[in-house]
Amino acid sequence: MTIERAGIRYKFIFLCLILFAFANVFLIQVLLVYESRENVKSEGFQDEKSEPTLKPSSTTDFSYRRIQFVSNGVDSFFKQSIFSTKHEHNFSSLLTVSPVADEVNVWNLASKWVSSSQIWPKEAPQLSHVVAALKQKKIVAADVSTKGTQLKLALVLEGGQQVLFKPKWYDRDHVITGNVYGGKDRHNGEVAAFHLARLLGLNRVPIAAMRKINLNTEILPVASKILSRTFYRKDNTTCFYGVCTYCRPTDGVCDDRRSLEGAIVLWLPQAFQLVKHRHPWQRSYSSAPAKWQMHANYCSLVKRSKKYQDESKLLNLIETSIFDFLIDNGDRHHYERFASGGPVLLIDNGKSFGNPDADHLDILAPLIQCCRVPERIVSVLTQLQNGALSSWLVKLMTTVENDTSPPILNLKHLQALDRRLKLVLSAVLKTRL
Ligand SMILES: Nc1ncnc2c1ncn2[C@@H]1O[C@H](COP(=O)(O)OP(=O)(O)OP(=O)(O)O)[C@@H](O)[C@H]1O
Ligand SMILES: [Mn+2]
Repeated sequence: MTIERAGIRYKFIFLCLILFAFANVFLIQVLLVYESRENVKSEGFQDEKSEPTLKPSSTTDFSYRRIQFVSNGVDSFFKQSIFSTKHEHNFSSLLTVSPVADEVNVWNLASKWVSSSQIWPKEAPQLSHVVAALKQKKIVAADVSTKGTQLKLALVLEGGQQVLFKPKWYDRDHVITGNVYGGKDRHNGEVAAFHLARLLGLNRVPIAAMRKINLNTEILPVASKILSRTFYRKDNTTCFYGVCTYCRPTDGVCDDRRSLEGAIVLWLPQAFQLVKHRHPWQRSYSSAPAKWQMHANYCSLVKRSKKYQDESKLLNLIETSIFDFLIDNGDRHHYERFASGGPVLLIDNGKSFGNPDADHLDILAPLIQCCRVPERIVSVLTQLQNGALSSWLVKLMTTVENDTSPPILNLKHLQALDRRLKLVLSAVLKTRL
């Protein structure tokens, strides 16, 4: 009797355990489905129309095989008429430097360049004067920056110009492994991205320059209380950790006992208010895949939303994905446009040039999944093949950044740019077959 009762009890416990396990699996499934639905909902681009059926297929495969990259084949194909360019791009005109009269205020000059469709004009022979001012003008005020999550300073330069200072975290040869959005900002990436944008005619990147700042003589005397409170000394160096989401007393940036290098980014005129939009190809920032990583016809879902009915907006994101793939920026979770309208602005290129050995092909997802590409960028890229991209970029950078040592990008990153250009053209080719 006792043995029989004990048997029943064990059976009951066993049954309960099985039921409990099933309930858990069910609950996890429900949560996963709910989470993936929430991811899409919160992207803020879907409207009332019912979702098309989403089928997984090869356009969620972002491997080299998917791109079908055949280096020699691509070279010859792009010489054929299908890609012959109607316009010859005159990159050497970007090297022209014309003088600025003494009475001209460079800050006013740069501010007048801004319109709802651009941050600077494609031909800007006076650009190097603005860059020089960013590099040299006296710092008259320094504060923490309340924008974004990464450590940066809000500075005011002589003449009342507001700028951001994104400090150096890594030496040039440091390689960021792991997640494409991992690590801290790469200040040199911010500046290199600006010059790459000049080369590609994407005049929607804030003007950025490299600058070495003496924290003790240039920042502390003009620093706000809230900023100076975050300064400390470590091994005879001066450090600070600022105020921001990821700013911690245990995690600051330090000078090299003389100065701290960083990127100075020119602030856009107050009259041009920014509107932030969630990027439809935003990463999930968790182990769960984002919807665009799971569904082949994700692009059709985006196209059906009111926001992207105007195809130029989608083409803008596709062009942005090419730019981001070249610089290895997998962190464009949001994008901004001027409230007055205009194209996608390429603000925040700090998470770039992290790993020269990696090609994160999924950054090209908008191009691969939508199979569309603006002709202008293809014609520019076609003319920058066979090493021309990196050599023009170096010329552009050194014309205005002649005193930057070490160079803004090391050889491996320059080679990565040329390699990734071929991959972009291969992906473009794929959209035309
Ligand atoms: N040059 C600029 N002119 C005007 N506003 C700017 C400029 N640079 C950045 N901003 C504003 O500040 C915000 C934060 O800047 P940024 O994205 O560079 O910082 P972040 O800390 O890297 O942000 P996140 O953590 O979101 O990636 C931008 O979204 C934009 O609204
Ligand atoms: Mn950022």
